[in-house]
Amino acid sequence: MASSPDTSKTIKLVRNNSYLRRLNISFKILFLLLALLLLYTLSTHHHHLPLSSAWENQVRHSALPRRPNGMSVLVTGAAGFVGSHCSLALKKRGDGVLGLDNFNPYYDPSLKRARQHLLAKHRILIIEADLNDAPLLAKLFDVVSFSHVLHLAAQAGVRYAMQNPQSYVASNIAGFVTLLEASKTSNPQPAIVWASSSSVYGLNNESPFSELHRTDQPASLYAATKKAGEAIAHTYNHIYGLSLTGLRFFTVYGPWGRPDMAYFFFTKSILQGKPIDVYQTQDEREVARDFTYIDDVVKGCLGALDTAEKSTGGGGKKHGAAQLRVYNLGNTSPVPVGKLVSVLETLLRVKAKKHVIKMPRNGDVPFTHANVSLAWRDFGYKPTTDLATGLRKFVQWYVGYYGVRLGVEKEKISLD
Ligand SMILES: O=C(O)[C@H]1O[C@H](OP(=O)(O)OP(=O)(O)OC[C@H]2O[C@@H](n3ccc(=O)[nH]c3=O)[C@H](O)[C@@H]2O)[C@H](O)[C@@H](O)[C@H]1O
Repeated sequence: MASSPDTSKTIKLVRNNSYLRRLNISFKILFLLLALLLLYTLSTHHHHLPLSSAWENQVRHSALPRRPNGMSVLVTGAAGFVGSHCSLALKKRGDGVLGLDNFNPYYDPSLKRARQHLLAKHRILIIEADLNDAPLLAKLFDVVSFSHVLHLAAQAGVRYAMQNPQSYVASNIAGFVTLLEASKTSNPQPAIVWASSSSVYGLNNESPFSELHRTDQPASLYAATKKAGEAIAHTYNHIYGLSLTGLRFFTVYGPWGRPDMAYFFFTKSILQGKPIDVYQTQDEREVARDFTYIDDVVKGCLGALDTAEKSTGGGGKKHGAAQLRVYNLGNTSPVPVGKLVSVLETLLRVKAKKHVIKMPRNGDVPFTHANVSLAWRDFGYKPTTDLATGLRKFVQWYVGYYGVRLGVEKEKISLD
C-alpha cells in the first residue's frame, strides 16, 4: 500500500503562511491607523498657533482686569467699528480685553489695521484669526478665564448678501456656533453679549419696533442669519446654561465707521463730486433709518455686559436655568435718507449729486424705528446723540483720517 504523502509540513507551512499574512495585514491596518492618527493630530494642532509662553503671557496681560472685580472680556471683531470702540471703552474703565479679528477684506483692511494700531496704544492685543478656528478658540479659553465674551465679529451689510451669501453663513452662523461650542466647554463658562440686528424685524410693519414684535419675515439673508443666531442662542442657553444677550443694533454710525455704509460712502462720493443713489420706496416715499450714534451703542453694550448674569454651566454641562435676553439698541428717532444727505451737504459744504431711485429689491427694508424701553428699564440705555451732532463728529474724524481739506468753515446745523 502506497503510503500517503506526508502533508503535515506543508499544512504547517500554509498555516504559518496564513498566520504571517494575517499578521502582515494587521500590521498594515495598524500602520494605516497610526498614519491616520498622525494626520489627525497634525491637522488639529499644526496651524499658525504661536504657542510660545511669551505669546500666552501677552494674551493674559491684555485680558487682565486692572480694577477690583473687573471683567476679562474676549471681544470678537475687535478691529471692526463697534468692536474697536467697545474694546477701548472697556479698557479705559479697567477691564481686561483680548481682541480677535480675521481682518477680512470685505472693506478696506487698512482701516481695520489703523483701529488695531489705536487699540495697541492702549495695550489691547488683537489675535488675528478666524472665528471658525476652533483649536485656537480652545487655546484662548485655556489660557484665559474670560468672564465675558462680547461677540461682534460678523459678516455685515444687508445688500452684499446677494453677492456673497456663503460668507454670511460662514461668519454669522458657523462662526457663532464655533464660539458657542468653545464657550460652553470652557470652565467657567463666560456670559455672552452679541450683536444681532434691527434687520430681524424684516417686513414687520408695526412701529416703533418692539422686542415683542414678530421677527419671522427677514427681508435679506443677512437678517435671516442674525435671526438664526437668536434661535441658536436660545438653544445654547437651554442645553448648556450659557448666559446670552443679543443686541439688535439700528444702523450704527460715527467716527472710525464702516466704509460700506451709506453715510460713509455718501461722504466720500459727495467730496469727490460723484453722484449718489438715494433710495425711495416703491410707492415713492422716503426711506428712513433710526441712525444710532456709536457712543450710545457702546454705552448699551457695556450696560448689557454689566447686567449679564453668570452662565450656570461649565465644562459642557448645564447646572441650572441661565439668563437669555434680547434688546433693541436704537435712537428712537428715524430720519429719512434725504435728510441724512442734506446734513452731509451742510457739513461738507458741497452740494451732492443726488440720483433718486426706487430702492432695488435686494433685501433692504423701507423703515426702521426702535422702541428701547426694555434696554432703558434693564440697564438705563438712553440714546443722547441726534443725527446732526453725530454726523458732525463723523465728518470731523473723516477729514482728519483721510486728510481732506474742507473749503469753508463748518456752520451750525440743526435737523429741524
Ligand atoms: O440696523 C442694522 O442692523 C443694519 O444697519 C445697517 O444697514 P442699513 O440700515 O441698510 O445701512 P446702510 O447700508 O448704511 O443704509 C442706510 C440707508 O441708506 C439707504 N441707501 C443705501 C445705499 C444707497 O446707495 N442708497 C441709499 O439710499 C438704505 O436704503 C438705508 O435706508 C448695517 O449696514 C447693517 O450691517 C446692519 O447692522
